[in-house]
Amino acid sequence: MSQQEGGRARSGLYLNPVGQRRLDFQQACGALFDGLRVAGGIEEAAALLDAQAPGVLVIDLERFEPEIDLPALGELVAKRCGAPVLALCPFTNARWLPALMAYGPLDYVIVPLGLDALADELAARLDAGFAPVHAPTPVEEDLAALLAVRSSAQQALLEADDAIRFGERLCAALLTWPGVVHAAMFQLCEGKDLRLEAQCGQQLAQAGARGLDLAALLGRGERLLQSPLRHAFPGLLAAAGGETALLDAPEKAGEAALAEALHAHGVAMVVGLPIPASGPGAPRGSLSLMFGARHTFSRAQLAAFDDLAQLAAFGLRTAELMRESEALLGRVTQLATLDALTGVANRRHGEFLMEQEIKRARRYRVPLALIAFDIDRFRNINDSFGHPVGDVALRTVADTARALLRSSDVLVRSGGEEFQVIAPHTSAIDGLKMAEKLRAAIEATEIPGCDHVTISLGVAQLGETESGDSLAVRVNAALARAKRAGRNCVELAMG
Ligand SMILES: Nc1nc2c(ncn2[C@@H]2O[C@H](COP(=O)(O)OP(=O)(O)OP(=O)(O)O)[C@@H](O)[C@H]2O)c(=O)[nH]1
Repeated sequence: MSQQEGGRARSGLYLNPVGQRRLDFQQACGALFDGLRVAGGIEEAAALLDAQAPGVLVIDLERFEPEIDLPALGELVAKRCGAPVLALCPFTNARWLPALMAYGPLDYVIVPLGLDALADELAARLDAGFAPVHAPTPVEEDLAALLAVRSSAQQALLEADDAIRFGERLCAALLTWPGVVHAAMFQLCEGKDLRLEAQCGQQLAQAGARGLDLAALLGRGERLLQSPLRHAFPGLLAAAGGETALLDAPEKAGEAALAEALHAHGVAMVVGLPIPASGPGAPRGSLSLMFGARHTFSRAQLAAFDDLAQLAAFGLRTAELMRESEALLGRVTQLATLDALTGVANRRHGEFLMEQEIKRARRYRVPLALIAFDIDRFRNINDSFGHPVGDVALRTVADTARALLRSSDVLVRSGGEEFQVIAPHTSAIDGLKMAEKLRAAIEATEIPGCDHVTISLGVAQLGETESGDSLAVRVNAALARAKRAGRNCVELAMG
């Protein structure tokens, strides 16, 4: 490596597009090198690398545009053929690291960092001869740990019918990542804002450390895209910007109170991982991982983070699909059970409910009444005012009746202009009173477009061993008698 043997000069090449940063670096770190060249662009750096193969290449990613030409930068890493490369990576955009690591080994320092601190980091590496901080492939334990996290995260998918339960299981799985002291999941919800969906923390062993509550730390659990910490806290940054955020020292986020609170909870490092959306566009949310100590991650570890974020996306999408299909099922059930014109139970559903109520009445030995009613001379309304007015009359009658009934009563449209009321816990006498109330209310109700309508009603109480069919026959016979008796009246069914 470039800790030079035989007195050979230890030279460096620094790349950054901003002139002032190049100057600053030269001033702060130039003395660490026996010859430091600087380059403002990727092509220039490539030419210098070809010409003189410096001991160390420093790629400072700060102030590169977000749409940075990663393949071209990667080529610079590839050209090094394993010789020291140090990336200075903004904490808000750690996605660049695994992308560059794909071209060859590199070490990294997370910025912003004061110039003195940066010089210290660099000096330590130069002194150590840029010994690799991690092997290019993870050691066995590393791999075993990653596989364990992954497999328990996959188990969380079994709970993916519900976003919150899934989040809780996933966070518990993430907590098994070596060194993680707190894990959380944020989700973008319908109001297009971010919500803390689940969190899980380890009770820290240090004296004075209390359990960490992220909602308290961020000052809220909802509408987190409006949080004053959205530019500083990695979980919020990742959800808002779609980039991995790697805060390897709480102070680097530039929010003193946040840094203090994190330290107070024994947190030395926070990673925010965007949970990708199914298609293009804003992420679905983010994962937040807090570590008790600072780590330098290998390419495999960074790739494992991405993997977990994909898994979270899959779980959240599954939860969303479940929600959608439940809503659809609810809608289908509604269509299958309700009458489209009046919104009351349709005939088939009414028959089903009647059977249920008969069973209940028998089991608990309570009375059950059935009222059947029919709009008088409804044909005339249709003929005189037209079918649409007839429809309005049907809806108005249904609404008026429904408003009078108890919540335990069921209104059924049993035919064209025929309705039934299934009245649990109701005797024949009470059924008669109820029927009379219905009759009077409908007679008094104004029907838009045709003034008023009246109804005729039959009332029957379920006999001890009587079937639903027999009850219906009796109540309809009573209704027919009410029609014969001159309409707009109530008749009680024979026993
Ligand atoms: N507007 C409208 N009319 C309907 C609907 N369903 C049934 N009808 C009408 O309801 C009327 C029922 O007429 P009939 O069975 O002779 O009874 P009626 O005219 O009410 O006479 P009585 O019941 O003997 O008082 C028919 O004209 C049907 O076309 C509907 O959904 N909308």
